[in-house]
Order: sequence, then C-alpha cells, then structure tokens
Amino acid sequence: PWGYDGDNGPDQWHKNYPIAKGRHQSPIEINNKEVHYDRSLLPWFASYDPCAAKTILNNGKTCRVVFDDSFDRSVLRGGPLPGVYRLRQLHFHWGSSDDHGSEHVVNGVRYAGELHLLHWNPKYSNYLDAVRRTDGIAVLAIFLQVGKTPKPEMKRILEEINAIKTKGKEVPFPNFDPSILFPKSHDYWTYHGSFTTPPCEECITWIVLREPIIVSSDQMAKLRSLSKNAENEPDLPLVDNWRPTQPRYFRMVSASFL
Ligand SMILES: NS(=O)(=O)c1ccc2o/c(=N\O)[nH]c2c1
Ligand SMILES: [Zn+2]
Repeated sequence: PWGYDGDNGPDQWHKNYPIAKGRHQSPIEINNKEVHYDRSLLPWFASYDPCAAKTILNNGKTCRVVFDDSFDRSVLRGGPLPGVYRLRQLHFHWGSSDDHGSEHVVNGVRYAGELHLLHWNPKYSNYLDAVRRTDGIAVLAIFLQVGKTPKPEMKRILEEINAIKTKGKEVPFPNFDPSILFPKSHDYWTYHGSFTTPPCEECITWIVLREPIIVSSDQMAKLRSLSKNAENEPDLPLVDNWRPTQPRYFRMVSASFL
C-alpha cells in the first residue's frame, strides 16, 4: 500500500493512482507574487455542533477525528463555497522535527504541521459520490507553528494520543467543537486542488488560512509519538506524513485579503 517512504512514497503514487500526475494536484507553493486578491470573495463561516464529534483514531497515516455527517449538523459555508459543506473529519500532517511538516508552503516557509478539516457537498448523495466531483469537497487548512504560548485548545486532542498510539486504535471523542482551534483572523487563500494522499482525486476547494495556530514543541513531539504500525508489530514512528508541493500549472490562487 501507499505511504511516505522511498519505495511507496509520493513519487510512486502515480503507478496506482495516475491522477497523482494531474494538473490540479495538492499541496502547492503559495507565493505572494502569484496570488490574486479577489475582493468578491466572501468570509467563510463554520457552524459546528460539538455533539457531532464521535471518535479519534490512528489509521497508520495520521491522527483523525471523525464527526457525524449523516445530516447538515456541522457545516462550513461562505468563502468560495456555493453552499454548505458537511464536516466529516479532521486530521494532521507533521514532520520529524519542528522545522518542517506542513503540506502547503507559503513564500518558501514550511510550518511544523498542518491541520485539515474535511467537508463534503451534500448536493451529492454521499461522500464517495462527492469525491468524484470537482465541487465535491472543501478542506479548511490551518498551519501549526511552534511557539512559546501554545493554544490550550490543542490539549484536548493531544491528551487522547496515548490511547491511539498504534494503527487501528480508535477511542470515543465526544463533545468537541473544532472551531476552538481556529486562529483569530479568517484571512485565506483559495484554489482548486486534490487530496494530498491517494486517491489524489481533484475534487477539493482548498481554503488555506493565512494565520497559523501556535503549538508547543512538546505538543509536536506528542504527535510524533504516534506509531504507524499495529500494536504487536515493531515500532515505526508516524512522522513526515506530508506530500511535497506539486506543480501549480495554470491554476489561480485567490486571496481574500490585500
Ligand atoms: N490530506 S487531505 O487531502 O485533506 C485528505 C482528506 C481526506 C482523505 O481521505 C483519504 N483517504 O480515505 N485521504 C485523504 C486525504
Ligand atoms: Zn490532509
């Protein structure tokens, strides 16, 4: 199966997922010089129900929180989106040290990690149908920057890490509103792209927040304490689960701010 190591890493994905060499792949480099300020872009809003949070799991590739998306319970709207999109899951990407780990890169800056909140368009009958549509998915991406005054709201997620150390572990994660993780500013860049992992479908409207959230080096170390192996297998640290930036080709990156 695919992974992030030499033999099954990002450069090999196209063998089983040809779209990985497509023209609308993610992540990308976001450079001020190439961004286009779009004053028609609306602000985005998240209305999340804390009771929609269900479980937190380790799938050997990331740490994921899963939400009830059986109706319009926790939704993202506005911004570049044509309507409401249902929150389905959030997950993280991180490095093996604090100086890298994010997927998107901003003016050459790599952050220590990146939080993705994945939403799907309920105009399609289900998530699997939505991933086959160019307007099927919306991902809100938030950079994790290492600093001295970490965001206390990250603690709740990191407290569960010990319970999901190895691949396949999943525990209840009730009563959690992920909007407490958002930075102050809602300024964002937006462009059309893909999943940053196989199947690499080009179905995502990316909304990348300009302002990172601050986490501590210890909190990043906590994420790195996850293992990608199952319980009874030799320990393999789950680190560097990020895809390198892909060619932008003829895509416009729009900014909601001047
Ligand atoms: N990293 S990403 O593009 O946000 C993303 C989001 C949801 C995903 O589900 C996946 N397999 O079931 N890969 C994946 C990547
Ligand atoms: Zn992701």
